Amino acid sequence: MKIVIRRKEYPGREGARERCILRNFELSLGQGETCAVIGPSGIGKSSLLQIVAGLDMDFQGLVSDRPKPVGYLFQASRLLPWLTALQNLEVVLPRSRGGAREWLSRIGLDDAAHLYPSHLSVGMARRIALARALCVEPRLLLLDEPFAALDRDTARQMQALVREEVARLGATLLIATHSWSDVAALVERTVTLGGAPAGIVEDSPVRQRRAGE
Ligand SMILES: Nc1ncnc2c1ncn2[C@@H]1O[C@H](COP(=O)(O)OP(=O)(O)OP(=O)(O)O)[C@@H](O)[C@H]1O
Repeated sequence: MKIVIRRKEYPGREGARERCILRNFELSLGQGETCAVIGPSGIGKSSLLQIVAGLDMDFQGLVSDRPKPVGYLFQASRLLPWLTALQNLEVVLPRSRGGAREWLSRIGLDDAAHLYPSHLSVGMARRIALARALCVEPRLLLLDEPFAALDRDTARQMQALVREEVARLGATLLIATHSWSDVAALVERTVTLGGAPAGIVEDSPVRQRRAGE
């Protein structure tokens, strides 16, 4: 997959000039490659993932050879509030394929099957949203701050689940995070965003980065 973003702008508020968020961002990812995009809050990581997913097409540039299907864990969990935890998985996983209950088990939430999102903790909703992204058997997995709301043990379990599924599916993985330690065990490459508008200021294999820390 090739991602080229010459410019990504958002309209300014109340007639103010447009604001350019990302400029001259270029990244090629091979199938099965795992990469983290790291940068501080507000730099443009979520904007980047929305473009990569194909949800935002209002930018100058192109995304080519996007693997399909795409699994996308948004920064906000975005569960459908009128469906239970189980139904939130079934809605992307046809009943004929089964598996929604197994996915609840894998994320340790068997007992939450019939709870609505308003009765779930932030971390529980996060795990269901992660299962929703994984259960479509993605060839491209996009995760936006996936472990931010989880305690350390749960985060480790979810990291193991992501690692296992990405390896099994041969999926390309792109994770947006401000926290390197959250993703260190999952990716072989890191891209650091910097500047305003943001671009890539460092692109390094994980081994080098670890050595340099
Ligand atoms: N729909 C929008 N309209 C206008 N500005 C936006 C919109 N979405 C994001 N922005 C602005 O674009 C910039 C980048 O936002 P984005 O959410 O992509 O950053 P981020 O790196 O993911 O931040 P965080 O880690 O806090 O989520 C911010 O200044 C934000 O205010």
